Formats: sequence, structure tokens, C-alpha cells
Amino acid sequence: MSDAGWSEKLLGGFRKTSDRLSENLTGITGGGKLDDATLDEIEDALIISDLGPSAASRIRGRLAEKRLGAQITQIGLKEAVAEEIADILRPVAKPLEVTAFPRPQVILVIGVNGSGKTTTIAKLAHLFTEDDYGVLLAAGDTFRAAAIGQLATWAERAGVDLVRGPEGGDPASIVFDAVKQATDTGIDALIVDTAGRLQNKRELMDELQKIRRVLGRLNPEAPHDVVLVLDATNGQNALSQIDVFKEVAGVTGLIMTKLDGTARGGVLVAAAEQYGLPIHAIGVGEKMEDLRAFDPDLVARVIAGVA
Ligand SMILES: Nc1nc2c(ncn2[C@@H]2O[C@H](COP(=O)(O)OP(=O)(O)OP(=O)(O)O)[C@@H](O)[C@H]2O)c(=O)[nH]1
Repeated sequence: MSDAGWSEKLLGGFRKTSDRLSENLTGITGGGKLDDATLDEIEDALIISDLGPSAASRIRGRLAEKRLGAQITQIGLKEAVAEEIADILRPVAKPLEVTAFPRPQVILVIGVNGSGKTTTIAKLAHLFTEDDYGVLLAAGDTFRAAAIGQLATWAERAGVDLVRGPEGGDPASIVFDAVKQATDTGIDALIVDTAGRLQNKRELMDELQKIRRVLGRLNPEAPHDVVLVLDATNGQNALSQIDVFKEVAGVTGLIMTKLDGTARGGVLVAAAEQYGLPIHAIGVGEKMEDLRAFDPDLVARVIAGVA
């Protein structure tokens, strides 16, 4: 997809989020002057638009610092909010890069079932193969046969190989085989699917730790990335998943999916502000091309409704 095509897709995808924040900010100009009461209203508008109390309070503080008492128009306010959102997103917008030496770079992908994990793995594989990297997938979610089947279908679509085992098989042994295959065949990036059993923290933690031990024996640097996939439609619940997965899995970065078709995209800003974890990419659709690293300035303008 061209950059222009992607911008269009972003605009379309974020439309509901954008409309929501825009609507919530509309009418707030305090008679043209940015006073305390107006700032309170802005802060409330940001909170109810899912940006979270922390980002809302930071944005309020910055606006107060720079513009308290100044004349402000409706569009000027949205522009100012976009600039503050961009400030929050810039430090965390970091594409997932293949830099591991020796290869392969091992990327564990975690997240609850239904978050878009499988689709995201395929989309990442697609992004990497477009950059001419050799990619291998590992079906480490052996808990459900359907998960293995789905990943196999996506692997085929993305044109990459998949290492898989039987339903109920040992994920660590699949990962072991996958690393060996990746090393033998000169693969650059090995992307590992994992089970999303958040309900049973102990089991999940044990399983991930076993995968880590096996990986560590083959390459002390692995896994290089532990990427948590979050579904934006879950709003603030997506944020509590970060807390839990940070504790059980040592998350190194986030990918937020389903930013299309939800009014809750402000949660991207809340995640950036509250956790400061790198946000590698965003998903705005169900197709293979619908995931990309993002331009924080563009996304901020889209969210604030001035793009
Ligand atoms: N609209 C939209 N849908 C998405 C996006 N990413 C994934 N989906 C859809 O979300 C649903 C769940 O995606 P999966 O990739 O199967 O999610 P999973 O986390 O692997 O879930 P399980 O297969 O249940 O383990 C599918 O219908 C996907 O097409 C996205 O960015 N936007």
C-alpha cells in the first residue's frame, strides 16, 4: 500500500475515534478565552474520549502552561490538543526492527484470545517479507487446534513456513525446533505465537518461562522481543492487560489492533502515556496490509480531528 493509501486508511480507520474526540471538544472555547473552567472541560472531554486521566491531566497542564488566558478558536484548540498528543506518542512510536545478531531475531507474540494476535503475526510476517527478510512462524499456542489451523492458513497467505506440533503439544519443544530450523535455514525473524490464557496466570507464566528457558539455551539474547497485542475496542480493559502481561511475560513492546471501527482509539494515547512502552505498530483492518508502524504526528492529528 502506498503512503497516501495508508493515510487514507488511517483516516478512515480512526474516523469514529476522531469524531468522538472532536465532538467532545466542540463547543469548548470558553467564549474564546482559555481559562480554568475551559481547561477543566477539555480535560473531561479527553477522559471520556478514552485518553485516560493521566494523559488528560498532562495535556491540560501543558495547555495551561502555554496558553492560559490566550484567545483560542475551535480549530486552534484541536490543533493544540493534536500537538500535545503527538508529544505523548513520539517517544513510543518505534517500529519493530530486525537487528539481532546472530540471527534469528526471536519475537514472542502474546495477548488474550481474540485480540487479533494471529492476524497480527501474519501482518508482521508480511511487513518483514516485504523488506526481504526471511521469516518463520512457530505455532506455540497448542492449547486449541483451531489456533494452529488459523496460523497455518495465515502463514500460507503470507508465503512463509510454519513450525507446528499437535494440539496439546509442548510449546517449548515447538519453539526449540523452530529456532533450530530458523538457524539452519538462515531465517532473519522467527515469530512465535503463544497461548492467550490470561484466566490462568500461573499456567501461562510457567509456559512462557519454559519457552524462555529453552530459547535462552539456544541463544542467551532470545527472545529479543515480547510483543503484546491489544484490542483497542476493549478501551481501558486493554490497559489492565498491559499490567498483567508485564507481570507474567516481561513485555517489551505493544501492538494495538482494531483501531478501525472503534471510537475508543484514544486508548492508544493512554497506553503511551501510562506505560511508555514502545508501540511498534497499529492495526486498522483485517487484511494483511492493514498493520504498520505509525507516524505519531499524523496519528495525533487524526485522533484530534484536524487531519
Ligand atoms: N477490524 C479489525 N479486525 C481485526 C484486526 N486485527 C484482527 N482483527 C479481527 O479480529 C478477529 C480475531 O483475530 P485473531 O487474529 O484470530 O485473534 P487471536 O487473538 O489470534 O484470537 P484467537 O484466534 O481466538 O486466538 C478476527 O476476525 C480478525 O479478522 C484489525 O486491526 N481490525
